[in-house]
Amino acid sequence: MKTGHDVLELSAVLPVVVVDDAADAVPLAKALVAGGIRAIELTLRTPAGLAAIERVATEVPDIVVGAGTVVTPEQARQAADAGSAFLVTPGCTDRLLEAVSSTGLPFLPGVSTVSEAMRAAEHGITALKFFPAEASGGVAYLKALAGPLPGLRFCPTGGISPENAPKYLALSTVGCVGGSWLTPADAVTAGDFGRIEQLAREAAALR
Ligand SMILES: O=C(O)C(=O)C[C@H](O)[C@H](O)COP(=O)(O)O
Repeated sequence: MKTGHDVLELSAVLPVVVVDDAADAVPLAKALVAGGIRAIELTLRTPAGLAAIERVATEVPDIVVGAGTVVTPEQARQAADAGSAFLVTPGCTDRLLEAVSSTGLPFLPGVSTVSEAMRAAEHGITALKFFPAEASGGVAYLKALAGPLPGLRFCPTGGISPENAPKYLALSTVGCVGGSWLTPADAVTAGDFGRIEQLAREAAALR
């Protein structure tokens, strides 16, 4: 993988995952693989995030692991050192863009406005996360963006569900969608990886 466009092609659905215990990440990633999902975005929302990335990167070779919720330059460097194959940020500042770029990893910076998308494009970044997708205008907003900015492609995330995902995936400007619905917190806490495998199987069949 070289650029964010390669990240968009990994999987129709990119699971956005929060773990409180890094040990849960390995069986969780294996359940996703068993359900047909080959990419995972492990967020840095919890202190377990970095260790979870490290463990999945070494113990689950069948899945491509990236870091999500990268909001500081230091996190970008730590996520790269932990073995992330890509980085995802909820928004982008100049400092953060510079830090994620300097890791050499492919990345998807988050945008939610026309000007943010144009600013990213000025930096040559044309694969973006659209966040928070539903709250920012959803499918209609993305369709409207494609008029003036036809060269951009997106991973809409935030409020995506099995019900609305097909509408996003039908857009030519959408490479994949992101969402947390495949790995519900109660299933992770209960160690119900069978349920996660089933949710992954249904998500993998969405496109
Ligand atoms: O943590 C980040 O970096 C984010 O940008 C937020 C997540 O992508 C969304 O919270 C996922 O959205 P849901 O699928 O609606 O739960």
